[in-house]
Amino acid sequence: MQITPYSAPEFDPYGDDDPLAEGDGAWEAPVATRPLDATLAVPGSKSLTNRELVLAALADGPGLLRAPLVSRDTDLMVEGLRALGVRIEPRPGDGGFGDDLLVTPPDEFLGSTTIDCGLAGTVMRFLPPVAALALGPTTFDGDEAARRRPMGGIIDGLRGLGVDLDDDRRGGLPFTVHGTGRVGGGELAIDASASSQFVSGLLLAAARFDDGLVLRHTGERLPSLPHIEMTVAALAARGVPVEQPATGTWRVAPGPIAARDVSIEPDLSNAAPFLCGAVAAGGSVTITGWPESTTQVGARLVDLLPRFGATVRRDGDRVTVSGDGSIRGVRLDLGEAGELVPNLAALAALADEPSEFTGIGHIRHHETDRIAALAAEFQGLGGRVTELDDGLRFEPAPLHGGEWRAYADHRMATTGAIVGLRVPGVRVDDIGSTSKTLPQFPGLWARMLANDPAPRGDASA
Ligand SMILES: O=C(O)C1=C[C@@H](OP(=O)(O)O)[C@@H](O)[C@H](O)C1
Ligand SMILES: C=C(OP(=O)(O)O)C(=O)O
Repeated sequence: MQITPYSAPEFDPYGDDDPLAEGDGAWEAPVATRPLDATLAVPGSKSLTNRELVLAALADGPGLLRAPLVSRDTDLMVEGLRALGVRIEPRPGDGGFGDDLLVTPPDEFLGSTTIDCGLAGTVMRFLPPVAALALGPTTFDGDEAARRRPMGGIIDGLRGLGVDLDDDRRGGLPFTVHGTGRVGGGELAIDASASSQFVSGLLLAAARFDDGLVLRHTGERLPSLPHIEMTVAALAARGVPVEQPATGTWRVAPGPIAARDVSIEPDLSNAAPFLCGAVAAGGSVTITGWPESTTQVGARLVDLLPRFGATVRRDGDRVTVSGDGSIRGVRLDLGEAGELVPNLAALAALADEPSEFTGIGHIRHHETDRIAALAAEFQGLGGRVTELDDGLRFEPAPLHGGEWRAYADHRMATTGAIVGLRVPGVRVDDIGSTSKTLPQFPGLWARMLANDPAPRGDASA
């Protein structure tokens, strides 16, 4: 079998001469000196790309991913699947976002390998069930910060399905899955209150288990429901119905996962910093390629941003957010949209009125403890932001410049950038952390501030 070496296709919509196309290290956040007036396209969704990579690898034939995201999280998923014997080859794409990917499932998955999860929740939660289907042991590890992320739902869940695992650190990375080539499946109860990805990871592979899966969530809260709905929809599109006989229970019958060609939607959560930028700085930002209907939680920005006082206009596949620089306070339960909290927190901290976010205890388990990190970084700039057990409280206070730590968290980095639009002297310590899901962030941010038109090759602009 011929394996074509994978090299990350470059997404460089602005040509070779853009000095800020990718970022590394410390970064002075630029201030908006006039209202924004920008039209931008963002690359593919991380959550959709990594789900479709896994499903394509488990499918009954080769399939193409069009306009997938190319970033650290998706590179890690590609490499992880390759380590298990999946063939993944670039094919010329026409979307202006780099290559498409042709995914050819192996006759049988091969273990006896190691998988680096980096800091990617989708890799550490979606690949162990696939490794359980492989023949031989697969060891999973990742960044230091990844070792702090909860894995109980996957580790205990796979054990509950009869899979043999070693986890010396009891409940987290690193651990080894001793795959035997098959998983019995059947009934399973897990507590997924720490992450919806436990449910998604098990459901994605469930149709390949001998008896399928009846999965029941036992915890009190289940975060990020739209991400589970995304998993259910992705399976349905491949001929795998997921029944939900009761709230918090999913049933998947054993059977084939259909190969298909799939187009990846732009990442609407990665549109958030730009759209929040229009609210923070004033002016307008338009994102092109907005899907008509989607399971992405980022679509909720259309309803969330008006709560802060913004105007949102939708015209075909373009969404425009406008602001006049004033920001209203909000009270929001963001339990379903934890991914959006850091960027929305920038608006709440810059608002003229108090705000409160609740229902987000689980984001303490994201790339970093985002509740603690946001409170600490806003306090460092003079903000009056305090931690709640499951949320954040914001009191109006003038912010000043200073260092903004990203904690290796892409969304912390972009949050610092939003604040910096209004507050001179904000220095993000590690803008390179945006490579987790949006390596082009500094270049796109510069383009937004230059009020330049949409990228070349974006016919819709
Ligand atoms: O399944 C997914 O693609 C994701 C699920 C959510 O995780 P949690 O349920 O851990 O919040 C979300 O925050 C993360 O960014 C992506
Ligand atoms: C929580 C996030 O990522 P992950 O997929 O690593 O959980 C995120 O992108 O906000």
